[in-house]
Amino acid sequence: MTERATNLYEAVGGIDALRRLSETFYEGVLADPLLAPVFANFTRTHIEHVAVWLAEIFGGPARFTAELGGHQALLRAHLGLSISEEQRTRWMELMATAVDKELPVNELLRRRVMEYFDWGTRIARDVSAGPVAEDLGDPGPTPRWGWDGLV
Ligand code: HEM
Repeated sequence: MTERATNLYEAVGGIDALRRLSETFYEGVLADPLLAPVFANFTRTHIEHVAVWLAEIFGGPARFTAELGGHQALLRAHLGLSISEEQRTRWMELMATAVDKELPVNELLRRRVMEYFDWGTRIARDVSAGPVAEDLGDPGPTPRWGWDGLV
């Protein structure tokens, strides 16, 4: 079977691998002096919600859309955070470390996953400049990311 016979969700190892990725990533975030203050309201449900979001993005079950408010809720979670470019870069560095530790050793897979995070963190940063009450309109369905990038 070629790697393209599977989607990225299956290739990373499904929801259990994404939970491990999210867990390791947030360990890093909460220990980081630049990012920990941004996550002042962090709870453990955040780890699970990020894993469920990533599962959907990478072609797995659409549970974030069905159960957690979908694309609109994901964007709204970042309103008002005023994420700086320095914070976005640190987020990427910590995620790269978590990807190296938790995902299969597959160069193309890791590259595609990090490309998604680069794209997604830029959107999170843009949205974070808006006030908490901002009306985002309809952002459309949750995006999907595959072997060729945005689907
Ligand atoms: C691809 C990039 C990103 C993804 C997939 C993502 C995912 C998520 C998800 C799923 C939530 C909702 C969590 C929940 O319901 O508990 C969330 C909230 C949040 N995100 Fe992100 N995020 C990204 C980028 C960023 C960046 C770059 C920052 C800051 C440097 C950030 C900071 C936060 C904060 C502070 C919250 C709110 C946490 C809370 O409610 O306490 N995110 N994010």
